[in-house]
Amino acid sequence: MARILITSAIPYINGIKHLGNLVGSQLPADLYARYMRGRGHEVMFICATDEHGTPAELAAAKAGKPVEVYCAEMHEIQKEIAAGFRLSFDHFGRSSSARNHRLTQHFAGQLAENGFIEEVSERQVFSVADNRFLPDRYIEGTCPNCGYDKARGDQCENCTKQLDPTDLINPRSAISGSTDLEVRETKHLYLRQRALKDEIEAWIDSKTDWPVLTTSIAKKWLHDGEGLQDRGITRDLHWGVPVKKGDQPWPGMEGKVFYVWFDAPIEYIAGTAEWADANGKTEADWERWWRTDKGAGDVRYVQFMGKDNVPFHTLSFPATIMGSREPWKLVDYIKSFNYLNYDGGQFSTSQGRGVFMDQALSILPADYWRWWLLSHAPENSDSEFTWENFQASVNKDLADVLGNLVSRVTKFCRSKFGETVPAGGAFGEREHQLIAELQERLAAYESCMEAMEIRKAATELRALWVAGNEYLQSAAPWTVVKTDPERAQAMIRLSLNLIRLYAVISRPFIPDAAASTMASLGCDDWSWPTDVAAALERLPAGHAFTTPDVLFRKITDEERAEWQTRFAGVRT
Ligand SMILES: Nc1ncnc2c1ncn2[C@@H]1O[C@H](COP(=O)(O)OP(=O)(O)OP(=O)(O)O)[C@@H](O)[C@H]1O
Ligand SMILES: [Zn+2]
Repeated sequence: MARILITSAIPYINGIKHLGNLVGSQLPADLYARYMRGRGHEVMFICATDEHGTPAELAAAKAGKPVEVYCAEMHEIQKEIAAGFRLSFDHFGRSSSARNHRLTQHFAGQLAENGFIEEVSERQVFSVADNRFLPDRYIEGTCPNCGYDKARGDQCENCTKQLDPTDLINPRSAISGSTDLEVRETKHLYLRQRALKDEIEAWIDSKTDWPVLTTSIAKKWLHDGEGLQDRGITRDLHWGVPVKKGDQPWPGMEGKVFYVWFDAPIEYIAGTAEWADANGKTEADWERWWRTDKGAGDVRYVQFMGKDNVPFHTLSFPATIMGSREPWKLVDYIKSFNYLNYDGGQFSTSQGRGVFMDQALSILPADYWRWWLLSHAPENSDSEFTWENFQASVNKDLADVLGNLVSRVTKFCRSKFGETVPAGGAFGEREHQLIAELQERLAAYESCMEAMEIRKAATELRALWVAGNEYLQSAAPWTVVKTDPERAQAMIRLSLNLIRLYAVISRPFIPDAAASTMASLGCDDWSWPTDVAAALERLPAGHAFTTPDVLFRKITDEERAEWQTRFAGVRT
């Protein structure tokens, strides 16, 4: 039994996530976690909400709530929606937790002690009325280039010109509108990534099995332009982890917080500690996942994320871990994703474009979405969600292939032999051929799952379903029963067992359908069908079942057209 630590990029707190976010991080991580548990491995699967930073403060202000209250509420909302999609986190933590505060301060202290922190003085715009320094994008004014009067301090979104806050004409605070702005001196901490560059590069070069998408992004940041740069890890904000050196004050850094990208990945560790706290476990129980001096030596750590998160996970977070000079676990494999687009454009949280997780669940159960998203995951290139493709894939794969098989077999059995596994006959040539084919296809499915080749795994799973359908079609027990009922009984006995086998192997993709199928079969044995022949005798003659309801229904053309219209606009 192996030990596998899995983390998904942690979703930002400022709203409900869209289907692109889901398929680019949490959902494939869940698929992998479920598969590994199904194979009997010990899994720790951690996710959390990413709560700090100015966008959270502004979202809270817009909602008219204190930021702590807003984050706590939004965390609960995200947690509930994640449960709706059956994301099987061992813990869904919060980057604002006390655990993460302490760990983030601890890492900063270690980095300082080891000479990897530099204190830098900068000049930055201060709003007297707001009593705070303003990040570039929270300074507004008139664009010197086009005259647009809502240009931001980093860029004019009207003419796209890159700006400095001091370029703006009549600058004002985007928070209060005040024009009482001053340029003040402020001090910040920088993580000396350049000093760790060789170490990071050697480590990345040792990862020869990583997806090209992951290593190409890492290498680009290591080599392009002036190469890897030091990175500011503090901000002049109120909402965040206060800057401290371990548990000691940091002279000159009073009132400042760590930058959200410094504390967010540390939450993977803190989230595991939160898991321990929430479940009455000890320090040793979570440290055995993270400290190679405390039992994590045999852990395999896999991260899942969209491509924009790759630089932080291949460079900055490893720099934090390496620079601590403590034996924390580094990631072993980073599975990264391209983008899922929506119906001819991009998904966008800020513009409210696309289908959001809560909306998706309001029209169809989780399994329908899970199947489509995973079987179309943007692995080697961007992919696109269209309602036509969604309808076609659900109707064909789930309703016509899998659902239909389950329904035909159970209904036929009920009408001819009653709701128990029939006893007659023996398997013949046709059944042995099927078993051999399934054994081979199962091996292909397993190797795709192990390699996290998600689309290919979905293709293999579908092929396993199709093999069963083709068997049933050619064996035709409904004809055979008229002349040789014993033979028909053997076919149906095998088919009922095949349904159980499908429930087990399909569970990582469609957990609800798998569970309801298993319940109908009156069985609770989820053991992996390593030996297909043996697995197909698991439900013995005489075993009672109940005929299940429709497993997957078809999406009608009218529904598709209605959803297409309903979700074409902008979410407000
Ligand atoms: N369209 C997309 N397709 C696939 N993955 C995506 C997409 N957009 C974001 N992601 C990934 O989703 C995860 C969670 O993202 P996060 O909550 O930080 O939102 P984000 O990256 O700001 O995206 P957005 O602004 O669209 O919400 C990240 O790993 C990110 O890379
Ligand atoms: Zn402009």
